Amino acid sequence: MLSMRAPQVAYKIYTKTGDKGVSSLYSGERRAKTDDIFNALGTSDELSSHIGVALEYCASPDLQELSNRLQKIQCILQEANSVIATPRRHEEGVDKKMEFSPNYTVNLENWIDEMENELPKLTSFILPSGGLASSHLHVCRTVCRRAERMIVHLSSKKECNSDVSIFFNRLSDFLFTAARFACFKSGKKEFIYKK
Ligand SMILES: Nc1ncnc2c1ncn2[C@@H]1O[C@H](COP(=O)(O)OP(=O)(O)OP(=O)(O)O)[C@@H](O)[C@H]1O
Repeated sequence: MLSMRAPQVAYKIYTKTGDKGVSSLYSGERRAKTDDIFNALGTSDELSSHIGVALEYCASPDLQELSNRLQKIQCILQEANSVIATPRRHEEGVDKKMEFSPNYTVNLENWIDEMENELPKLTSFILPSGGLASSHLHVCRTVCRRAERMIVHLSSKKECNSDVSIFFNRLSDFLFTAARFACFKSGKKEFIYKK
């Protein structure tokens, strides 16, 4: 039993129920682990894990607020996962907490604007670079975009709330800006594209 459900009682991590390549959605429905929903869930989980690594590189006092925001994003990803694991057509009978607030996206936009106010204007293409914190935030950005592609696919099949795909779209912009911010605050240099 991994991150999807908080344990209520003592439990074993290996229930063995997934050994045949099938697992449970939040709605209780069982599907093959190759299903698009598990691909999206696994990618969102991978993103949160990369954010965990990035956090280790963001330990300086100048990056404290960014760290707090990244931790909040890890919690929001848990909520997004619950929504992804509840395909829309199975929502009847599932409690209201499956809704995903568009305010999470508005918060990201405010955080992006705040960081951009402190950053030098972008005049060329930058390459993933700028120190460990920055480079790893670029890794987070690219994994986020992969998750977004999978969630957009679910939305196009009406299996996922579009507020979730919009959040992932904005999250990649946040992570791009956060990477530049971490580089700037760490006194590092971002490499720019040269022909
Ligand atoms: N390979 C996977 N990739 C993405 N999501 C998964 C994967 N396997 C399971 N999940 C999701 O994560 C939840 C928790 O994972 P868990 O490992 O407990 O599932 P399982 O493989 O079905 O069970 P067990 O490991 O006990 O046999 C599952 O209920 C399912 O929603």
